[in-house]
Amino acid sequence: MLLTLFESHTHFFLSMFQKMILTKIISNTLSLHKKQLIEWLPAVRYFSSPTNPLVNVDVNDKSGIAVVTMNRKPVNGLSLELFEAMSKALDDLENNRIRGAILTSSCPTVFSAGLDLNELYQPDKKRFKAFWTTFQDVWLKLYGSSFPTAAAINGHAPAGGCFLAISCEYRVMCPDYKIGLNETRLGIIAPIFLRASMRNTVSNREAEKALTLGTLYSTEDALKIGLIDEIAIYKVKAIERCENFLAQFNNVSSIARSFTKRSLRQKDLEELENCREEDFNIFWSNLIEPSVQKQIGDYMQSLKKK
Ligand SMILES: CCCCC/C=C\C/C=C\C=C\CC(=O)SCCNC(=O)CCNC(=O)[C@H](O)C(C)(C)COP(=O)(O)OP(=O)(O)OC[C@H]1O[C@@H](n2cnc3c(N)ncnc32)[C@H](O)[C@@H]1OP(=O)(O)O
Repeated sequence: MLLTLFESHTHFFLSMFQKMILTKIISNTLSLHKKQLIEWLPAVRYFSSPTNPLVNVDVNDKSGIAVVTMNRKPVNGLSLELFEAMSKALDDLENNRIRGAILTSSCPTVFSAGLDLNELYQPDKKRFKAFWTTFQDVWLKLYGSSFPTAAAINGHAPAGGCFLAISCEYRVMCPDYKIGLNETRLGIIAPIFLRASMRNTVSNREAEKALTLGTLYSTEDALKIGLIDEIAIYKVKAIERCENFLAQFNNVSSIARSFTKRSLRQKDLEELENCREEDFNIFWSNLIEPSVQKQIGDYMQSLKKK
């Protein structure tokens, strides 16, 4: 951009030859100092985010790593308000050049129970549109973040809970919980961005099996298929392991790392960016089908009876 500006402003005053020489000098100087500039930029901008009761962000001043804790009791049901708080937190993290983020939960046995079923049952179109759009935003920001991400899965992570975890780059889970994308068991078709995150995590064959069967895996089975990367006995240990994973990037150029991540995920991100409205319309028209509504209503009742 600098070079374009320079070129456009010097257009009237310099000969073609002079412009070529000066352009070359600026370009060489920039690339020589790029590394120093980049290493200098992230140095000082860690922040203490204003507390949101639904999402707490705690940045370690020394490591620059943020622990992002979802806090919507009892099960971190993903409501419009929780998505809005996450979307805002992700913006803050991006703008403040943190070194990495760890997503976790304040609920003792649940990472997230997935989408709040109250958002899906007898929905109001205007609210559902805001809900769905914010859901898309959160995925675009989390999956496409410039900083590295990890999930400390300290409890059950069905459906949308699993989706948040697989949008991160690394997963450490505590034993004796369940994780998976059980949408088809609820009569729901997994949206494209959820399928993309799954394919990016496990093999294509495992993704197909997991999504079509709607399997919920135990922690141990999740490790076997690569849905998670490590098991840690407690939440504190899970966070520690995530920190170890993120610390490995201290020796890697942050610009090279984030460009590489972005280029690997670009196709998935563009796929959603290019069809956000269509994605909403497909889900909305399926969601309001009487048979889907009945299935969701019955499922909610079964959870309450339990
Ligand atoms: C054909 C296309 C259709 C279009 C579809 C459109 C959109 C959908 C697209 C994507 C879909 C994503 C899928 C989802 O995320 S849907 C949510 C799926 N979630 C689940 O199946 C998990 C359900 N919950 C559980 O299995 C258990 O609660 C859990 C194992 C997480 C925890 O068990 P625990 O015993 O600790 O707690 P409970 O007593 O079961 O629950 C406490 C309390 O919370 C309520 N609750 C649980 N889950 C949800 C939820 N997802 N949303 C809202 N409320 C939830 C539960 O009912 C209890 O309430 P109460 O009895 O205390 O009132």
